[in-house]
Amino acid sequence: MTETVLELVNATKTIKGEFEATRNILDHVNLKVKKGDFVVVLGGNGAGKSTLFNSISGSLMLTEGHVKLNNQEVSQQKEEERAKYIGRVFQDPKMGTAPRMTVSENLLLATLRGKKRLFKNRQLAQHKEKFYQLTSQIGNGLEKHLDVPTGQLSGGQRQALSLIMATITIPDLLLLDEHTAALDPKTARSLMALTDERIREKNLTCLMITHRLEDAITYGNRLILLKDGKIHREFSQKEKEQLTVGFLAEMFEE
Ligand SMILES: Nc1ncnc2c1ncn2[C@@H]1O[C@H](COP(=O)(O)OP(=O)(O)OP(=O)(O)O)[C@@H](O)[C@H]1O
Repeated sequence: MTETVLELVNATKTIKGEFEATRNILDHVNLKVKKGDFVVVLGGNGAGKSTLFNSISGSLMLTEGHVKLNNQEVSQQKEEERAKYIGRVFQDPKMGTAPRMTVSENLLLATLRGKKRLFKNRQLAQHKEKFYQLTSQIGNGLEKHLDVPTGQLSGGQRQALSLIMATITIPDLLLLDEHTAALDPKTARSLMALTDERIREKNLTCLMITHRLEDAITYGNRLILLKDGKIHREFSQKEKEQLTVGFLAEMFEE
């Protein structure tokens, strides 16, 4: 039986709204994600997508319910603890990398993630060849910039680097938080292709938020639509194969 990587049980986040009224921005969500699943998460603005990811990563604590990673209860664990199991790529190219550090230094930091080893310049030299090969596969010239601070890279190069960093040591769970949204259409397409390749090659378990309906149809083996903090609709791989952009767009209006 395929093992469960992530399980949400009645995951609920309640906030105090206007006039002390409470509101569930995540509302009794139940979700099981198995090893190798690639789940696309769709939803309109304010549907609860970021709240869902923040609850999984631990940057937001649930009011009620449970988060389990690899069958372990992690609801009370801080974000730093959960980061040992989770890789995340954000929408903003500035978020994933340290801007004053070079591409190689960032890659070394990512390689050492969760390990007790210290960053040493000697290690940089040891890893250079590996980093060159890794970045050469991306096809956006990143390999020529290994010694350049990441703040000087294009948004597309930074996002590709963030993706590589989030998956350089295999995370149990990869969270892609609209990671192509800030890029031009061509760069977004090539990053999405790289993402899919990396997920397949390493058999990663992944949740991906996107607003691009074509991507929601093309990629992943499951699709969930969030609305008002709840899972409004869910589609299996078979059901997904029948979906059209027009149908998905109409679902947003429901
Ligand atoms: N810390 C908070 N305090 C109060 N309200 C919040 C908080 N975080 C989110 N919300 C509200 O909860 C709802 C869900 O927000 P969330 O950011 O999860 O939506 P989203 O689906 O990610 O939207 P978008 O596509 O716009 O990023 C929104 O109405 C938002 O205003």
